[in-house]
Amino acid sequence: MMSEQTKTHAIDPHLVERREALNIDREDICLEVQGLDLYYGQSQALKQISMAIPRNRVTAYIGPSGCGKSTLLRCFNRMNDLVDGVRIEGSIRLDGEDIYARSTNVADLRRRVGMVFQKPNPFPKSIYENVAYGLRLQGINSRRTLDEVVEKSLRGAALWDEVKDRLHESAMGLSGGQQQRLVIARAIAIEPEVMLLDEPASALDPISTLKIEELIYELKSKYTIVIVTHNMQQAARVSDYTAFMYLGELIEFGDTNTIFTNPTQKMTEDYITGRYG
Ligand SMILES: Nc1ncnc2c1ncn2[C@@H]1O[C@H](COP(=O)(O)OP(=O)(O)OP(=O)(O)O)[C@@H](O)[C@H]1O
Repeated sequence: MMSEQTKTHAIDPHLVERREALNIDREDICLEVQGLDLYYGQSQALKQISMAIPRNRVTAYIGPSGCGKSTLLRCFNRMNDLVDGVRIEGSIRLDGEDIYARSTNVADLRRRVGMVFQKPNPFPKSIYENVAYGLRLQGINSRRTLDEVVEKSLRGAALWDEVKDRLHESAMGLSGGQQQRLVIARAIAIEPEVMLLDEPASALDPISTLKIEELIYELKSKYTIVIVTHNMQQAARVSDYTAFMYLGELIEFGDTNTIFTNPTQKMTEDYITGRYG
């Protein structure tokens, strides 16, 4: 996987450029990607990605289908480790620590970096047990602790008022939008630092989508949020920073306003003005 050479190489000048372009201090960087290449077998899906993701902000990835957005997102909690034939070179640091180092405990990493997928995936259990799940896995079974965390997490996911009287009913009876907020509550319950959202609203109706977008806005005070979206208006509405990818490369990264109103790359401009994609 990660060679000794890539672990120790000097800071990529592009990374410095990009970090400076964002005008953020080192301590405000949550995730730092450096010279990242990813191959599925012979096919290269990510090419020399370098960028710094700011803490407690929303960073969105946009770009045409197949450009590598989800692949990159899955690198942040090493979900790609589960795919056969994947090879990754380069580095990703979370709070300065290389997440691909041999010493990294992947279960711990996934507790620190939670993930929500496109399709809501509640467990076939009660609403309460869905939220309590991660804590029970950690051996926490105190009713009082669980009650507190379940309520706090459901409030944090803006779902409490809708479900407080049916906590012990099946989560499968919730609407799609409620299920997605439940999945977010399940992620919040284990207090991650980072939340990865892979097209979290694309399977939802407009009202549920709006609720998820409002929620993302509130969550960023506590978490670093990285979102993949096909929906450019959504990226413009919810994110502070936007990264545009094309054919496995990071074409442009900057504050969302600049990317959408005054991009430096013609490809970015063509994409956001709907000329391709
Ligand atoms: N498990 C896999 N095995 C082999 N190739 C894959 C795998 N997952 C993705 N790819 C390939 O990697 C490339 C990037 O795919 P990825 O899903 O990351 O793109 P994306 O930008 O998220 O696309 P979309 O917007 O359609 O979800 C594509 O060419 C895709 O076919």
